[in-house]
Amino acid sequence: MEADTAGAPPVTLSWRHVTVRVPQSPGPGPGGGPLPLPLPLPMALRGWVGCGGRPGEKVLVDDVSGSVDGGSFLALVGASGTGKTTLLTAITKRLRGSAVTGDVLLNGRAASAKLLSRVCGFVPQKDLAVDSLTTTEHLSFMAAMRLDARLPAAARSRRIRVLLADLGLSACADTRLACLSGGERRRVAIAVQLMVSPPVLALDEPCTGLDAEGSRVVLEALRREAGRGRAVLCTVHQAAPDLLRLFTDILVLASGRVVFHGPLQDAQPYLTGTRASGRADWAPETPLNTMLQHLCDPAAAAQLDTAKVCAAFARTSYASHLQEYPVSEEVLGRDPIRPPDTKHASWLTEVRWLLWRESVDGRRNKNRFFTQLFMFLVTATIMSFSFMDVTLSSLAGVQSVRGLLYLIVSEVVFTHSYAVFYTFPAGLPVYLREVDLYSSSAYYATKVLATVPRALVKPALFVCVIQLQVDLTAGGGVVAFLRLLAILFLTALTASAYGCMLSAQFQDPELVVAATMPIDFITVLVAGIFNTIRSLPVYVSWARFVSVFFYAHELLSIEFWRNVSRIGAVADCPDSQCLHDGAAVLDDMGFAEEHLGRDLLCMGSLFVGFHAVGFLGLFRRSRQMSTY
Ligand SMILES: Nc1ncnc2c1ncn2[C@@H]1O[C@H](COP(=O)(O)OP(=O)(O)OP(=O)(O)O)[C@@H](O)[C@H]1O
Repeated sequence: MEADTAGAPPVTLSWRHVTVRVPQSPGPGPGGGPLPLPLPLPMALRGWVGCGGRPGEKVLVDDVSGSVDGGSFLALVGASGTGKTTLLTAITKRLRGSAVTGDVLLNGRAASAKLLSRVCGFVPQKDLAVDSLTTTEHLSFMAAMRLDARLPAAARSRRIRVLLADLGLSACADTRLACLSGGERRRVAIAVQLMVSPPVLALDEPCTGLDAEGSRVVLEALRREAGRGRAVLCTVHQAAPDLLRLFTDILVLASGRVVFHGPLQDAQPYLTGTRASGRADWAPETPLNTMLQHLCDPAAAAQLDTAKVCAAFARTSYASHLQEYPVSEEVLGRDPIRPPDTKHASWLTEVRWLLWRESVDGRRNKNRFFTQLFMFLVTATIMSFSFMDVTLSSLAGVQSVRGLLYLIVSEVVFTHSYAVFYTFPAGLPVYLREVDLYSSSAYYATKVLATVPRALVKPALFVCVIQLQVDLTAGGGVVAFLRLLAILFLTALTASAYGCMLSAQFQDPELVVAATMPIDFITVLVAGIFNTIRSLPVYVSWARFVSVFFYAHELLSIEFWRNVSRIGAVADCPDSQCLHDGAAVLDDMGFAEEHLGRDLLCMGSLFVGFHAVGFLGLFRRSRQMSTY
């Protein structure tokens, strides 16, 4: 790939006095442990009801300053849990939900989170993507979202091919992400970031889970990127000596503080000379790698007198340089770093690409859909056989048809609402990772549009199977059947909207199910099957106005019973209790034919209202949660 930072102003990313604090719950035990709960509440609910203990404060990164220039390759090294990831996400302004203080500067000027998101590529430790896509499909999606919308499709494809070749991924261009090796996946994630030629590239543990060869390929690729003028920085847990040599600079952290930050070749003499490693017995020629291994060992790191060692570093010329250099004339004299002048894809293009990805994923996982459909049709078959001998010549027959109509409604509502309960919790990690790539509304709209084919196909097949045994139109013919289908289509869409609304509020699908139980209970209760609507007490009956079950049940009942002009001779009932026609049945249930328009309007309003609340839930989440 050509040196694509050529011509761009030289870049220096610096951070000064960065401190990260998080609220902390004291552990269990005397003096502040969580309240013992009598009930086994899920963890997320414990947090909600405030049973997690009183919050204190924990300092994860403590007054850290540093910098990395274009052309440099900086390693952030330290024991596990020492704050490397926290520091990396804080200085790239991707950390949310924590109190971060201190400055982040680009060429000596304060850098906003928005600017950093445009000019600093970030590769998180955990790869998250739609795994059923191939490497090329994934990169094509990313190119459509990240590259200038004015770039012709051919130029986009060329850019993808160059990236694949440059990162040694050409051989797996058509391999699904799920089948790639760990190293290949890391390189795909790097390719996504390099696509827009960011002047700064930050990576969290790019070698995690890779063998020595895999790590070498990844780190060599990153070193090449630094050679092209980018400022590259990455956290490294442990690197073999030959890999460590690929870095130009190093920042050693212990307990969230700086043990050393400077050129790689100065690290060995500094650490042995000042005994900053905490070991007095090391000879001057002790290899850097041995010392780093010691410092990265959690047990040894715990023994380190961090306060002393870090205070000693703060007095060095390295530390003074880190304070002065970012605001020196040399750095301030450079041109400011500006976001690239790219035209973002339009909202419709975002939706089109998101739908494309959704459909590719759907096609590759079609077994899931067909299994669900098969189960649904089995239910329809059992239902149709159970009601096949029903005739409207007795009270029992009337009761059976009422039961059948209600069962159809509940099956459609439950199936379509439960089908999307996992939609948002399952998609949330990828969505949060991509939150800057497309708008929340485009993402939400895609998820809604994806429910449409299911809402059309499933109820249609369902009632077709039942219709083979029981006439659901009461002799109304084709038109009545199409009206019935339309009602069920609207019901399925509104039930999906209800499911989306709940699904978008919670991160944990268990909580979605827990929340739906009381809501389903009350909305089923007021649907007019267990009680006549008129007999419901006022403090419960209001719930029917937000009940999909109620509207769908009334609509379906109206459609069926209004075609019944006469119910067969009823010898077994006193005249006052007889139901002579469909209108009498509707009246008996508390339904009325003139409610048809109102019910359709209310169901449409519920569809809109549920989705509005669902979208707000998703939007809130995208603003509150860290996106790395
Ligand atoms: N939101 C949080 N609340 C409380 N503690 C946190 C939070 N985030 C991180 N920590 C703690 O802060 C410390 C630093 O975490 P961090 O992920 O930065 O470490 P790390 O050096 O990157 O570790 P590793 O090498 O294992 O990835 C850890 O002890 C972690 O448990």
